[in-house]
Amino acid sequence: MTNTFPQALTIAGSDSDGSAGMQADLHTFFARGVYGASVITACVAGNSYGIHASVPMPTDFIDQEFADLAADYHIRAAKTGMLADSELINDVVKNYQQADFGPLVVDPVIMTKHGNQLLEESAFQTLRTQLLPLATVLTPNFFEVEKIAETTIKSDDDMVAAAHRMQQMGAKNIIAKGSHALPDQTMVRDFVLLENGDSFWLSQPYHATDRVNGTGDSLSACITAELAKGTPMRQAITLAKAFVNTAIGQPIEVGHKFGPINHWAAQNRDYDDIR
Ligand SMILES: Nc1ncnc2c1ncn2[C@@H]1O[C@H](COP(=O)(O)OP(=O)(O)OP(=O)(O)O)[C@@H](O)[C@H]1O
Ligand SMILES: Cc1ncc(COP(=O)(O)O)c(N)n1
Repeated sequence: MTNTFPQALTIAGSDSDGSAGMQADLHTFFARGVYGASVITACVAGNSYGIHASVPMPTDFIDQEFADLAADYHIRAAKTGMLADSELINDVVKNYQQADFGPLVVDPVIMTKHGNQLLEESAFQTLRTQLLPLATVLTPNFFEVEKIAETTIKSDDDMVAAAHRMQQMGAKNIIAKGSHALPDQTMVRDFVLLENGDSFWLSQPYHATDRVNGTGDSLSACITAELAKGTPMRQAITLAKAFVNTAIGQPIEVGHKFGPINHWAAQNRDYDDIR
């Protein structure tokens, strides 16, 4: 009875304050009852005030991380986060294609919500042409939807059109995340387009808090964890949105400024109401 416990993989950058990146992914995997493995792509130094330094990992080291996991663990779903530059994206694409790590959730991390660039501008086309077509699920935030679909989002119809455009580029299921910086906002809404053409809007209450570091990481990690357990796609996505909302809604006092969300708040909750 080896290797039967659900195992998920995050391919991402380490964020030293633990609020985002690989650390947020691993908090989420743990909270959803899934074992978490990690391929570290870059190291970021920062705290709740911002990011202050960043170093990419050598690709031969990344190759070794993939090889060691493939030789031993049974990874049932994987996600990508920060990939820093074109060389790293190409290396991760090569390794993922050689491995058998199940569905891939791509969080196209380009810039943090506080304006720190985590992907070199020159790497954007590589992300779009090499990584995006491998995405079982693509989870762009509002800014990334506009950038990837090369459009300006001013209405729900614009968002729907952008999601279809990203599906035409090769991503199978899309969660196009709506804005949460609108005046007098009461709800947050994301548009979901599934592989079979079904689509729907996911809505949850807006929480007025600065403690939202790692929300996108945690959303994509929660989907990955659920897919690793065999949860159907629509349910995995709906549950992940509820998970993140619970974690934002009950903040913990960590750091002075833009703090982390509370992964414990949603730990192992069944969310039977949304199934
Ligand atoms: N203040 C908030 N209240 C409620 N939900 C929120 C809030 N902020 C973000 N969310 C939700 O969190 C999820 C992640 O979206 P977000 O746009 O923050 O991703 P992101 O920018 O990729 O995140 P990050 O880069 O910080 O990890 C979305 O479903 C979004 O609606
Ligand atoms: C290594 C890493 N990956 C992703 C993020 C997302 O950042 P934010 O939550 O601030 O948008 C981050 N801060 N660090």
